[in-house]
Amino acid sequence: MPESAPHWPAPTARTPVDATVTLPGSKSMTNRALMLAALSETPSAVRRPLRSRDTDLMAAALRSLGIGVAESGADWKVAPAHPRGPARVDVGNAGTVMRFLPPLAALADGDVAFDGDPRARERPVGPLLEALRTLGADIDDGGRGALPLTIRGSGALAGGAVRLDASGSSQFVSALLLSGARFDAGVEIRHEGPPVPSQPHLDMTVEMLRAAGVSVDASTPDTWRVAPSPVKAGEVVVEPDLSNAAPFLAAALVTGGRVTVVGWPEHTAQPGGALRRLFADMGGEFTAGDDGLTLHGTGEVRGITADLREVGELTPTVAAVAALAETPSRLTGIAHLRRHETDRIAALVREINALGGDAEELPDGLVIRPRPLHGGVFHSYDDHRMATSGAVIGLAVDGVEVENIATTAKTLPGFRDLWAEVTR
Ligand SMILES: O=C(O)C1=C[C@@H](OP(=O)(O)O)[C@@H](O)[C@H](O)C1
Ligand SMILES: C=C(OP(=O)(O)O)C(=O)O
Repeated sequence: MPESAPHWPAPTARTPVDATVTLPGSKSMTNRALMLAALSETPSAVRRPLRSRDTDLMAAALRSLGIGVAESGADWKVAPAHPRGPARVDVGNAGTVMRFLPPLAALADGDVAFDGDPRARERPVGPLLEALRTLGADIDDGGRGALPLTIRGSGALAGGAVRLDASGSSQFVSALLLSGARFDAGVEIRHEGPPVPSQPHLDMTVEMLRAAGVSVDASTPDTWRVAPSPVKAGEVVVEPDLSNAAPFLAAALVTGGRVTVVGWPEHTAQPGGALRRLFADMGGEFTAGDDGLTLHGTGEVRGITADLREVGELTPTVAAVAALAETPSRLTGIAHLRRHETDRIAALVREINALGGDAEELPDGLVIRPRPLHGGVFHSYDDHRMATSGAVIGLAVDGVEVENIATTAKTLPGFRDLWAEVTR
């Protein structure tokens, strides 16, 4: 079927799935590793990177700034250079490119223009831009506080202390931290406002910076300090993408089958680590072995009451399982998802209800009550995680067709083939 096929008939599982799946690398780790390699003193390598729309956009953006990113087998070799403009950066709809790159662009010699998909112009970046201005950057955003914008780099950034409200996206903080060691005075970030979401992603930033020899103080709540220093990115081996593991583990849960995810890390900063708790609460049983992490479905699929603020990225998959559960679910703490690839709260409610379900929006989440579903089109809103959620529902409901399944290429271009293997 061509990539542009509008509707993808989601396979229905006639029998419980029984599969072992090897997933590509983590988007979040790959794009952090590329950033750190670009800022590093010496050349380095990113091993087993994810190759997808979001990570290819990051690599292309770095190249446009004069940094060498070359393929070497399945790896990327990065030859750092002082970033230079003029350059144009296409962020697509990648939050990581749209937020992580501007601080690096502020260090560039010359202008760096940013734009992306229409949705990227609606996603929040204003607090990050304001913070960069406080730290010395010259930014022309036409007063919009959003894309398109141009950063007029002057070769260096003063840095220092800055306050910002990062309740809209943890990526504002990660962005300043990733480049902060290269600011003249380093950076001290103080968050003021409702809680910052996605704590595991902040932990990932701190861990990867420390592994690159950067001193980060994260000991005070809502405050982070990075001392000015060289970045020494070594070789980073990227973990499998555990957020993309979610729909595959969900396949075992909702069909009462078994799925093993190969190479599940013992320790991980990825939010997907929380799947072991969430999917166990929803009826799955986990075993960890040398071959990876296995979810055994028990035949029972329970609803869940959960604050998903820290792991918002998992919401679409958890909601898909909840739509198939025997008891109600209440998912909260995720108001910021309204500014993700799409308004995920509204989109999930609309699509679950369109299949006959009973879902309701909350200001910061959704409630899903059990009701039998029927077939129909599951719209994906150019959102990779909406598309994979439609696939999960389709396993248990005849006649589900996912619109624009190709949008999974944002983080998992091989989704259809992997799903076919797992569900065959
Ligand atoms: O730093 C990262 O790699 C990410 C942080 C999170 O962003 P938000 O805090 O904006 O939700 C997450 O949802 C996104 O998919 C990836
Ligand atoms: C929110 C997500 O992506 P982004 O990095 O574009 O924010 C996501 O992958 O669920």
